[in-house]
Amino acid sequence: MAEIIDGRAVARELDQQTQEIVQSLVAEGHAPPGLAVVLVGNDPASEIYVGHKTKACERLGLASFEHRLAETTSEGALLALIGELNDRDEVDGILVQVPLPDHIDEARVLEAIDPAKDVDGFHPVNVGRVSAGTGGIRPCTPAGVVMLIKSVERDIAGLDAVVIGRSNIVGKPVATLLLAEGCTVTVTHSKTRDLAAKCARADILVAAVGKPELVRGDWVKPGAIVIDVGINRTQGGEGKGRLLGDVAFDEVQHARAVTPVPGGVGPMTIAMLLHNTAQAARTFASGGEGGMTQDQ
Ligand SMILES: Nc1nc2c(c(=O)[nH]1)N[C@@H](CN(C=O)c1ccc(C(=O)N[C@@H](CCC(=O)O)C(=O)O)cc1)CN2
Repeated sequence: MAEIIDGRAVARELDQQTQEIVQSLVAEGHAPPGLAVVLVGNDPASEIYVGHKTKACERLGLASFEHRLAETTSEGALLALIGELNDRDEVDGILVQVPLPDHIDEARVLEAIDPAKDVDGFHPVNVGRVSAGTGGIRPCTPAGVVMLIKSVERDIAGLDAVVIGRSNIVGKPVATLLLAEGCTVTVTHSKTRDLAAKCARADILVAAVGKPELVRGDWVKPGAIVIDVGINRTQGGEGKGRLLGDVAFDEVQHARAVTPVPGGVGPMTIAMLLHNTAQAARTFASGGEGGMTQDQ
């Protein structure tokens, strides 16, 4: 049987480190780290995630500033709010929940965030620094993926990693971070030929494609580490939908370790967000330009 990687437990360990940073800042006389969370519109899943982020701030002693804006909010009004948050000293981290409504240019909005407060790690400055290996704030889900892999195998240098999916939020940055760990990385996508055969060569397989149970048992090499980033909601009768990952979990029990859905990668996303915010506050407090080093 494959080891089930308990994302909630690893997230709790990271929360402890975050709490230590928060407590040391407060003991030194600084304000608690502050996270501004911006939600535009009424996407039900986004509303739930934003609520979880605010509650997690309360739990770990961070200050949170929630901004829930109407679906019809103009891009200009959103950019003006980000400008204000960039200027507020009590805000160490800014997060704009995605996806944004179609009339708003997501790239323009994310680029308006001060890179030092970009605790999502989406700003091109952070993407560039992380890619160049010169610091930068690492994006939350990809950093969580790497932490889960390393909870199973500390040194992954030299291993063959295959990433399914090339999104800016998950696939590409996961590949960047695994490359930085010394893995030999293959990024696959909708045009990839013979996907199953490529996956079957992987020591580390990360599925981030959003297709329920795409990855079957014979796509997974015995002894591989399998990380499932997919969160796919099935329609059940009487509102009884359930969550499925991108991996057919029951078929991959010959893997060394596998993440469940739910309870795998998801909890790491929020834990890493708060950690990035505490780190940004620590850097601001030390007179730096904010959150530019990561050390987990
Ligand atoms: N600005 C951002 N927007 C979005 C991000 C992000 O990192 N930054 N990621 C996702 C949504 N997301 C956080 O925002 C997120 C997704 C899933 C989970 C999670 O804990 N999932 C649970 C299942 C919960 C459920 O029932 O839906 C799990 O996998 O165990 C946390 C955060 C897109 N937008």
